[in-house]
Amino acid sequence: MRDLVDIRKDIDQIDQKIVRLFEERMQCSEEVAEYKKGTGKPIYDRKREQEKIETLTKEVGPEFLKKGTEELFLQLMSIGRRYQYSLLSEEDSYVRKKFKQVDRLEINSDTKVVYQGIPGAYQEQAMVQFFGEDISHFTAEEFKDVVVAVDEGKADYGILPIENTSAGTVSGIYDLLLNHDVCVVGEETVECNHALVGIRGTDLSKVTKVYSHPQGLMQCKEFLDETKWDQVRIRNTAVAAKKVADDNDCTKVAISSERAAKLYGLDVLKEKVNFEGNNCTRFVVMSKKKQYRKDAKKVSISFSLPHETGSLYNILAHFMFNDVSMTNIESRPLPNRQWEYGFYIDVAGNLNEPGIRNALTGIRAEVKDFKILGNF
Ligand SMILES: O=C(O)C(=O)C[C@]1(C(=O)O)C=C[C@@H](O)C=C1
Repeated sequence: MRDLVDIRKDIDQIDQKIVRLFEERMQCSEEVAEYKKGTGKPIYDRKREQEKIETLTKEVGPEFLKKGTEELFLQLMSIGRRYQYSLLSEEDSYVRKKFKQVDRLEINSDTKVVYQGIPGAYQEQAMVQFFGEDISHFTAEEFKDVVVAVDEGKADYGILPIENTSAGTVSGIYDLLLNHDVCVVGEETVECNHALVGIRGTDLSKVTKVYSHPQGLMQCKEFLDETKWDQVRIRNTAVAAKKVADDNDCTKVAISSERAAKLYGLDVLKEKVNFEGNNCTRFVVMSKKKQYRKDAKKVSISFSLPHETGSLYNILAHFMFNDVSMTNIESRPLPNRQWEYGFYIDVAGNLNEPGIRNALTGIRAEVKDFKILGNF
């Protein structure tokens, strides 16, 4: 058996050769970038990459090494691509063309904000936290109406709930952001301490129905599972409180904020019925203007990919190589597109950073339906 020291000497020599060859290969990549810049040919050439993997793996015998060769060359080509993007991206900066950097968001006495629901809704709380008590605003019936009002210029900003610490992503919101010409410019977290509320004199043993938004019902599941009440889904927690007040019926209760209870003259029958102690909802603030604050810290993007081995890995590598850290990822199957998936990703950073721009340029060139949802 050879001594480990000897074997390692061989490995070191081989590695040095690999590094020199790698440098040579990257020089070729640089030339390819020049060529592609001149001809407008896209950097990513999927067919060429597939052919290369096929040719190279054919020359290798054992299955394990075949797989290894494939992995190694996929990586090499992906590094080559990212190098090319970094050489070309500033001149072709999609971000620079699409988004404007601002010192701060324009908020003044003419500014109009829209949120879904009625006074007492958590959305209203988010609005007050972000814009202050005196902001001029109006309400909309559905989440969709909020986005449409912003898209059509009827409001300067709109507020939408996006995720909750105990119930997860609020369904449908990402799709609304994707399908309208709006951009996320801010976010606000609201602590949602749900209370069980009802009219004065409500006896819990006589209650038959509880009203709330589906998220409210979900966030209080543990408490509600102990009861036999019908759980009625309603548009908004504040709408639920108002309904119970309007019906003036002591067999009905609602899950809402204490603030809504107070507003509609209801009693708090039980405080904090949510099962997670720290129940928070994150809201996004969107505007029609494609803008980002120069101190914004989170970039949100979306795109779609086919369900193929390595397709997501390939895309996430753009973040890794540009030292961009990912903070959130959501995926869902795309309607009417079998085996294709939509992804929503948040990363830490600002659109004015070269690493972020490089990563986004590369991703944009290699996915379908790319959209920067915002930087906030
Ligand atoms: O041949 C090209 O067009 C290249 O850009 C080089 C290269 C590679 O590294 O081999 C990189 C990116 C393409 O997707 C295909 C191949």
